[in-house]
Parts: sequence; C-alpha cells; structure tokens
Amino acid sequence: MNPADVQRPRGARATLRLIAAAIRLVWASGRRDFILVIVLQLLQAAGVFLIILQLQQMFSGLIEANSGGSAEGLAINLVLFIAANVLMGVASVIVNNRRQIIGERVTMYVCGEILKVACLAELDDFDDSDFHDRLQRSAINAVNRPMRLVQSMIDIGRNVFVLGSIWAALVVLQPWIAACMLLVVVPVWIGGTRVGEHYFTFVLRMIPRDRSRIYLFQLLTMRDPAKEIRAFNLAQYLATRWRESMVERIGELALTLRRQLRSSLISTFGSNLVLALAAVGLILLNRGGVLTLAETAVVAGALLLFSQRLLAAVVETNMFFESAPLVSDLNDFLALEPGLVKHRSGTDFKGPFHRIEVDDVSFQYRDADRNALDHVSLKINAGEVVALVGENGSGKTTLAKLIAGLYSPRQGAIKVDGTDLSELDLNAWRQSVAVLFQDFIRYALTAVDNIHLGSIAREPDLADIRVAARAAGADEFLATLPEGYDTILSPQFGKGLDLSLGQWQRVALARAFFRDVPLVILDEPSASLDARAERALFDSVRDLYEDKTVLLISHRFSTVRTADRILVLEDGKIVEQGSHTELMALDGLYAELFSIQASAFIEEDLEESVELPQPVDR
Ligand SMILES: Nc1ncnc2c1ncn2[C@@H]1O[C@H](COP(=O)(O)OP(=O)(O)OP(=O)(O)O)[C@@H](O)[C@H]1O
Repeated sequence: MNPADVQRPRGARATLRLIAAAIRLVWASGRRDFILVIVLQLLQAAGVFLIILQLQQMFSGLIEANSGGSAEGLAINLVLFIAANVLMGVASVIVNNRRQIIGERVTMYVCGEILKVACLAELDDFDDSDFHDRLQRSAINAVNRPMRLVQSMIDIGRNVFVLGSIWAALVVLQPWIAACMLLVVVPVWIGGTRVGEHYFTFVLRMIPRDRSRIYLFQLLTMRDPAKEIRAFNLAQYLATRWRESMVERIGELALTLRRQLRSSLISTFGSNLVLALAAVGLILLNRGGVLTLAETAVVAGALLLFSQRLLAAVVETNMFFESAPLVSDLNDFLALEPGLVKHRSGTDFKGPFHRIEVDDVSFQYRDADRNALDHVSLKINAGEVVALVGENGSGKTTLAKLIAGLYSPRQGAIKVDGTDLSELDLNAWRQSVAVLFQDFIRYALTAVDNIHLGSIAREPDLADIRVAARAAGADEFLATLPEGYDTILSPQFGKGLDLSLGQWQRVALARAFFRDVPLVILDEPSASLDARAERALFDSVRDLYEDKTVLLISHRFSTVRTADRILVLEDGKIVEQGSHTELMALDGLYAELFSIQASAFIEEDLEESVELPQPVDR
C-alpha cells in the first residue's frame, strides 16, 4: 500500500471519534486511575473557579475596608482562597503521579493487542512489506504514542476544565469578555490538526526507510550476524549506511518541524489576537464605567491565567493531534484481528489421517512473477516416507510449507482424508504436524526449553526430553553441559554457552522428535550433521517414525534413497517419481543429480586410491 493511500482522519467528527477511541483505550487498560484523574481534574477546575471569585471578593472587601467599611468577610475569603489553592496543589500532585502508570498500562494493553494480531497473522502476511510497515508503525507508535496521547489528553483535560472554570468565572464577572474568549478555540483547533497532519505524513513517509535502518542497526548489534560482519569487515560500511539514513530522517524531520512551527505560530498568533482584543475591550469597559477597578483587576488576572492555560493547552493539543492519527492508524491495524480469527475457524482436526492428497496445486509468493509450484499433484499415504529432491529453488520447501498448512494454495487443493485444508481449523491441523526447517530457530533458552518447545502441551519431563535428545544424538553432549539440560544455549544470558551448528541441528531434531504427531516434515535435517550422525539418523528414522508419515527434503542422495518414494521437483513441477532404483533406471534428472554427487566421492576416492562406495539399494 502506498503511504498516500492511508486514510488520514480529517474533520471534527473524525477527531471526536479519535478522542472516543483514545478514551476507550484508556478505559480498557485500567479505568480506576482514569476515573480518579478525571475527578481530581474536576476538583482542580473547581479550585480555580473558587480562587478567581474569592480574589474578586477579597479585592472588593479590601477596597471597602480601606474606605472605612467592614472587614468581616475578608478572613473567610482568605481561608477559602488558601483552601482552594491547597486543593489544587494536592490534586495536581496526585494527577502527575498517576498519569505515568496510566500511560504504562495503555502501552501494555496496546502492545498486547498488537501481539494478538501479529500472532494471528499468517506466513503470507509476513511476506507482505505493507503488513510489515503497518506492524512496525503500530509497534513503534504503541510504545509511546498511546502514552503520549493519554498524557496529552490528561493535560488537555486539566487545561480545558481549568479554562472552562476561568471562563465560567468570566461569565459571572463580565459575559461579553467571556463570549469573546470562545473565539480563541478556533485557531487552537485548526493549528493543532495541521500540526498532527504534518507529523502523520512524516511518519507514513519514513516507515519503510525506518524499517531498513532498524534492520541495519540490528545487524550491527545482534550476536548472530556479528561474526560474518567482522569476517567481511562490514561494520564501518553498514554503520555509514545507517548514519546516512539517520541524517536523511533528521532532514525530513526538520522539514516537518518547520511546517509544524508555521502552523503553531499561526494558531498562537490567532489566539493571542483574540486575547488582545479582549484586553482592549476590558479597558474600554472600565473607562466607560461598566466595570469597577476591582472587577477590572480580577478580570485582567483571569485573562492572564486564561492565556497561560491556553498556551499550555496549545502545546498539549498539538501533541494530541500528533498522536491521534497514529492511534487511528493503530486502531485500523488492530481491526485486522476479526478477519484473521475468522480465517482460523474451521472443522476441528483430531488425526490421525490415512491420506494426504495434493491436487493440482499451484502457488505463487506475493509479488513473485512466477509460480513456485506449478500444477503439482501427489498422494501420500499414512506411514510412508516420501522424499523430495531437486535443485535449489525448485519448490521443495514451498510444497512442504503448503502441506504443513503454513501457506494456502492459490489454485488447487490440499486434502486430508478428502477434506480440503481450507475447511479445517488450521491450528488443529498444524498440531498434527512437526516441521524441522532448514533455518530452525536457535532459542537462547535452556536445553530443556529448546526441546520442550516442540510440544508445549506435554509436560517438560526430563526423562521424556532425554528420550527425544537421545534419538537425535543430542543427549551425550547436553548431559555434560555445566548445568546439564538447564544450561542456557547462548552466551548472551547468564552462564549460557553456544553449541556447534551440528549440535544445534541435533537439538532441533530432538525438538521435532519430542512432538509426537502423525506427520513429520524434515527439511534438510542432516545438512550440518557429521557422517556418523547422519548415518545414525537415517538408520533410525524408520524406527523413530514407525507409525508416522515422513516427508523428507534433502540434497544428500545417500539419505533419500531409503525413502518409499522419491519425488523430483524442477521449476515447481514434479518431473519424476519412484524408488531410487526406478529413478536410476529412468536415467533422468534424478540419475543425473545422483551421478554428479557420487562423482565427487569417486574423484576423491580415486585420488586416495580407496575402493569406491557403491550405492546399495534398499
Ligand atoms: N517468501 C518468499 N517470497 C518470495 N519468493 C520465495 C519465498 N520463498 C521462496 N521463494 C521462491 O520460491 C521458489 C521456491 O523456493 P523453495 O524454498 O521452495 O525452493 P527449494 O526447492 O526448497 O530450494 P532449496 O533447495 O534452495 O532449499 C524460489 O524461486 C524462491 O526464490
């Protein structure tokens, strides 16, 4: 989506809707403190009202006493004046104290809502750069925008209440001046919305570049990329690219701030013009004998107070209008949730199954110009070990992801015992599948966690964990770690330490083994294993998965030859299928790829004058 296509909230009605949305946000995050703050602000406003009226009473009393009249009321007025001041001070301290926690609660609530959407989003959404822009925008803004919005709302609330009470006091003292003051709201409102719009446009424009810059920052600060960046001497180069992007952002921000400044100045000039007119009116009313000296002094004081509060209100209003469109954007993002939930509902799947059928499936990744899978059809019977082979980019992992229910076919269907996956509850189906990806996650958690995450529905019983680890050949080294299975597998935390890549692969395998499910997908499970471990793995695959269906992806032909069936993919199509013997006899792509790989061994062996290992048919 183009940033220009994003709806910017415009007009008074849209703004009121935003205010309502912001209040709902605070209300949902924790209403007690919010109510307390509102009540205290009303008390503050009442305090100001009292102070102004008491001032007028005190001045009138003083003038009367000075001209020989009674001074009886003065003491009461003084007490009321002090009481109102104390009330305001206490209320202000409590409000400042509570607004911090309200802000944090709102942040927690909003981040929780964003996570809900992010957790519901599909893999396909994560291939969408627009989704990332929106997610990032929401995530960045969620950290401080709702908090700022709430704080500016609290401050605006306080200022509006106080301005309202000063205005009410002015109505009592001099209705004409009070009426004139109403005009002040117009420039404040217009200026505030402009300021907000400028900022929102800036954020929209910058987010894609911000994301790239954040990525560069992560590259330079995360542990995983650290070794390659040092080995290739990329640190300075990437840091310079980060700096250039930052300089560009600051330039854009400066431009935005200039535009904001113009709008703010126009708004401040407009409101002060109204105040100046009111001051002139006040002098004329005094000169014309309509107002006494005491009344004039109090109204002038009230006007001064009014202008101070107004200045604060302008700052807060600008901040509110700056945050409000971003909160509206956030609301739009959160509104994706119901659609995603609907996508998840479907017939429950309890498993096991008898057959998986891939029926004329084609699939194209977002923004790709060609199919990753092209009219693929195959059947996998329960209990079969099916291998997928083919050159890089031929579509093996894509097919596995579709069967695992991580992507939906653009055309055709994947059926489990005759039911289309799209009609099944995808979560329930995924519960029945264990996938070990090529690029598995290396969780910086304990060894127990790393294996237990394979099936969180099971208790993390150490005996069971070790059974899975033993099957993957990981028990031997995990048990000897300084804190055994409780060792954190990353030096980033506590006394944690790292494993070798092959050891990590065994841990990931153990995670897949721990997941006791009917369909197991192993994508290059032995890529980092040594020859002995690989041999042990494939010798044990059949025992481990005796009653399970296994989809095995591998470039190592020695490992796939034991499969019941081998499917050969080329450019997203299945071009050959059969057993190893059948495919060798066919003398097609499989035989060619097998020979290329075997010839490497043959050449090595010839050099070493050792007898060639001949492939043995199962
Ligand atoms: N998320 C993605 N977005 C766009 N294109 C993708 C994405 N993932 C894969 N592709 C493309 O889809 C095609 C098939 O990729 P796939 O990962 O299925 O190949 P593969 O056979 O598993 O390759 P390899 O042997 O290298 O693992 C490739 O052309 C790849 O560039």
